Amino acid sequence: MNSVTVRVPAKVNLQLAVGPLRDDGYHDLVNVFHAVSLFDEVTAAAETGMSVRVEGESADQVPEDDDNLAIRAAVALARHAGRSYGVSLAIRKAIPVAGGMAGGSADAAAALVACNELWGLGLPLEDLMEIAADLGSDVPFALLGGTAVGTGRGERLTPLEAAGPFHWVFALADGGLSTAKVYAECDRIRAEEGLPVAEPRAAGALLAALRDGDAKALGAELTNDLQRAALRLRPSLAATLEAGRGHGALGALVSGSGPTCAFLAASAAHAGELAGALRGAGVAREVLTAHGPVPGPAVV
Ligand SMILES: C[C@](O)(CO)[C@H](O)COP(=O)(O)OP(=O)(O)OC[C@H]1O[C@@H](n2ccc(N)nc2=O)[C@H](O)[C@@H]1O
Ligand SMILES: Nc1ncnc2c1ncn2[C@@H]1O[C@H](COP(=O)(O)OP(=O)(O)OP(=O)(O)O)[C@@H](O)[C@H]1O
Repeated sequence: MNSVTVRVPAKVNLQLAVGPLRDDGYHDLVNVFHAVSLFDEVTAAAETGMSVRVEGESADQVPEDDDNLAIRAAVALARHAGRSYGVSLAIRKAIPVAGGMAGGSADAAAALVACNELWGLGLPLEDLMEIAADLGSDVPFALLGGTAVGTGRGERLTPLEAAGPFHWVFALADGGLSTAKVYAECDRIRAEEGLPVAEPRAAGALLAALRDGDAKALGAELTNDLQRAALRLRPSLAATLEAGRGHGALGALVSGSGPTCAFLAASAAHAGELAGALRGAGVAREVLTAHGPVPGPAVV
């Protein structure tokens, strides 16, 4: 086999409950992940060394060296296999970069699946999951897809029953937000308030809405503990969220660490209308529609 192409979806967080800061610099979470139909594509081709090329959405903001998460994934997989494999990776990006939709994590997951195939390793998902958790908190979910709740750093996953499809609108912002800075801002806000930080818990009503495919109930239950921090770092997002609510979104929130804003619509037609209204309001760099849940990485 000379090359393998894998298509991998973005995520939105339906509930992101953030516990107190841990000694290792991470936070315990209850993180309800939901994979949506915005896809990056990663092609792995046989080569002696390791290299990566990136094209598409904001490709100029993605490193084309050993810092690229997809290359780090390939290196980690080769090390796990105990061999000095090479690969040339070509990434076609559609997921916004540093947008809170786990684009880098998706590329890392796709690289694990593609190289496992290209190198004929035949490693089971559970081995790839272990490598994924070392690469980043969002990478295990990017291997799984669908809808799942993550605990610990977000890397310990339990798949959830979700009826769907749910119809989404995403408002992309100019420039990204650093995940670490958003978590740090969340800690700063909490320190200023001086209130005790509760252990995160899954919202029963949200899980029920997912199981029932009830978009209206789901819209009312969407929460993100990082949202206030993202809004402090990017105040213009308040107007974006307000515009979506004003145009009838069932729910509106910042996706993960932002700055992408996510809006839940009642149907595919409603999502189209909402997207048109948000474009007209001029509150986003670009507006996209998508549905979820969708399966995880797939060889195409
Ligand atoms: C915001 C989310 O995207 C929601 O799914 C994730 O929690 C972030 O996942 P990620 O981008 O894979 O993050 P990582 O690469 O693991 O960590 C980046 C930084 O985010 C912060 N971080 C991340 C995950 C977590 N549970 N607690 C944290 O405090 C830490 O400062 C860490 O140094
Ligand atoms: N393959 C990659 N694709 C995108 N960004 C990458 C990649 N490799 C490294 N990066 C770097 O990682 C940073 C975070 O990018 P990413 O798109 O994963 O952010 P994000 O969607 O906010 O992440 P998350 O939702 O997991 O917090 C960017 O600054 C980018 O330069």
